Amino acid sequence: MTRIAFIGGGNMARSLIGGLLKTGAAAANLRVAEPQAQARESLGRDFGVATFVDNQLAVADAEVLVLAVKPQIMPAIHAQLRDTLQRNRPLLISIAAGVRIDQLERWFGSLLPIVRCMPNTPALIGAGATGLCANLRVTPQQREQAQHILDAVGITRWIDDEALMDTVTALSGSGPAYFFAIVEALEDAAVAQGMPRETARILATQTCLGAGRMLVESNEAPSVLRQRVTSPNGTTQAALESFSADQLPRIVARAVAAATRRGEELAAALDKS
Ligand SMILES: NC(=O)C1=CN([C@@H]2O[C@H](COP(=O)(O)OP(=O)(O)OC[C@H]3O[C@@H](n4cnc5c(N)ncnc54)[C@H](O)[C@@H]3O)[C@@H](O)[C@H]2O)C=CC1
Ligand SMILES: O=C(O)[C@@H]1CCC=N1
Repeated sequence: MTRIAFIGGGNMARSLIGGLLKTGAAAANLRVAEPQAQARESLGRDFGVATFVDNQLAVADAEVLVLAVKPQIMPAIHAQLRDTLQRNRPLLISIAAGVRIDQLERWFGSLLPIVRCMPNTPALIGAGATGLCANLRVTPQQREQAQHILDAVGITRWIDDEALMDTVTALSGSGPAYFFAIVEALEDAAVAQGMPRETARILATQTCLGAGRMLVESNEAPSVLRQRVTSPNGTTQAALESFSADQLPRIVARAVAAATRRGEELAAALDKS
């Protein structure tokens, strides 16, 4: 059984730990370093994993190290961990948005096998989507280890060109928030027409679930599913023409470009720090 240490025990680490335990990992093989006492207590209580204040203690004998802290925290932790990692050379998995493999190599050691990945919050319910990208030091067995960890919380796809990892972040990493924003907007639109909020929310939410399940389960293209809802001259056509007049694809493309740029900016800011 692989010994895995997490640096940072927040939302994403909790999702990954929950998924790993559900798919058969032993709690005894998982360690978490987390500075907040309340978060440590709930990790111990909910998952039975060992928790640490000291990052170095948590990683001491880890075969895999998952960096699950905010990008801005990276410079603070590499000084603490560099020596241990240079000595033990575990597989380093980073889920931090924007942070590039060359930065991780510079901070933690150029000889380390590193996988940069980008999961998303539906990982919490086993419905995550993760893109992964490896450096050349990652062995086939380590690739499998990384994929196994992320497969525990949803689907995975390897990304060969690291430049596309910021696109992954802008698409599926941030993506759940886009769908939540659309459900909020649908709910508000129905409320504006006089519908009680609770009814509007449940109808919008179930519609999101139904559409999502059809996308996943029908194996049909989104355009085909869309056309099937759209009766000629019917209500859907009226709404879609309104979307089109407001240039929905352009609005979405601009939002995805903004998220991609922010990923690049997060990394560039770390180059300066
Ligand atoms: N929230 C999301 O939807 C996604 C987040 N990510 C990435 O995952 C990473 C973590 O994000 P979240 O889990 O959402 O954040 P979070 O804030 O819930 O968790 C980060 C944890 O790191 C801990 N921490 C702070 N300083 C530390 C230190 N010096 N050593 C060890 N732990 C420390 C914090 O106390 C906190 O519990 C980020 O880099 C983010 O870009 C990736 C995919 C999706
Ligand atoms: O908003 C963020 O920066 C993180 C990365 C992807 C989702 N949440």
